[in-house]
Amino acid sequence: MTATPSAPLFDRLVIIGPGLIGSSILRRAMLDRGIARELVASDIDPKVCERVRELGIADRVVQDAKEAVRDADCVILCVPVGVIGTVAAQVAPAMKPGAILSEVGSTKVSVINAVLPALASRPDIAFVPAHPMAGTEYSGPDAGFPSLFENRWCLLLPLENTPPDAVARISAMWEAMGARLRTMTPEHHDRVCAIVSHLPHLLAFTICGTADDLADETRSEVLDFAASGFRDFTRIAASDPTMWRDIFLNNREALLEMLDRFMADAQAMADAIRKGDDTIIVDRIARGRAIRRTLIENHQA
Ligand SMILES: NC(=O)c1ccc[n+]([C@@H]2O[C@H](COP(=O)([O-])OP(=O)(O)OC[C@H]3O[C@@H](n4cnc5c(N)ncnc54)[C@H](O)[C@@H]3O)[C@@H](O)[C@H]2O)c1
Ligand SMILES: O=C(O)C(=O)C[C@]1(C(=O)O)C=C[C@@H](O)C=C1
Repeated sequence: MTATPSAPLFDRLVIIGPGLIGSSILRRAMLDRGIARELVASDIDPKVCERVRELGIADRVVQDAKEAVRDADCVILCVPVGVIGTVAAQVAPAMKPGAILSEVGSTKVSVINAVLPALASRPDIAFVPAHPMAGTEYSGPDAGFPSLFENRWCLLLPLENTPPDAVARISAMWEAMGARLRTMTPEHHDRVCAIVSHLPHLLAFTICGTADDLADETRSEVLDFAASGFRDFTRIAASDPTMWRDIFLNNREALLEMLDRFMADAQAMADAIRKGDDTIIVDRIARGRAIRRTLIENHQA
């Protein structure tokens, strides 16, 4: 007797914005048909729609978002943080009763505040904000890959009125893609991401700019001699300007708080160097090394 395969989690799953994150979801779901019976992709950019068709990573590509979400039981917005509210307002009226709306934005308080008005007249839509803590410095549909979320955290931020069944289905989808789950409040999320993701990117963009200015001023070839330390910064500094502008402006408070703390700590390091206080200097370096070693031991680096 052959086992009957269990029904897919979703009958029709729609990805709006099949860039790095959206196309990684599609690629994984194409390989694991237990996630969705039908995969639909939609993007404001016709070139992206065309490329998704060429790549064959969706069953259907429908450029018009309102048309794309028709009869879907789950819609995931994978667009830049600054337009998630606008796209939610566009698609919510066209979604079927009882459908799930999710998004993968890198900031949460302002994104949730931007989406809620779009759902005010659609209390029958279950909103499940999520954030996979996985990515690369590349963007667009060619950048995605099916294993992107394996062994990576996916943070879930259900609202008080989010139906538990919708949270369970979104959780099952991320688990099927190999992610580990953690639930937290949007405020906590934004502070955590400010320190572990947004500030490091801000520092990387800034240090590359400073080095480049110095090369211009001195007409020297400082960047030619950049060895692996500087190159590690350039990897994340290569990230998409639109995405990171939106993240910085949408997580302004938490990011500025972490930047203030960082500048105070950098000032303390500067003072220690000025005074030749080797205890402080060595302590800071040792803490950095211990953090890296812990990540390596936990297979996170
Ligand atoms: N890149 C990462 O490392 C990463 C990780 C986790 C979460 N995120 C979040 O995921 C989201 C997508 O990031 P990405 O790196 O996949 O971006 P991306 O640039 O690779 O893809 C975004 C896609 O959204 C499309 N788009 C933009 N505006 C649109 C609109 N109004 N309607 C329809 N489509 C629109 C773009 O054309 C593009 O194809 C962002 O909110 C980002 O903050 C990114
Ligand atoms: O690995 C990278 O290049 C990333 O930028 C991924 C990264 C991060 O900072 O860790 C970037 C933004 C996200 O919202 C989540 C993950």
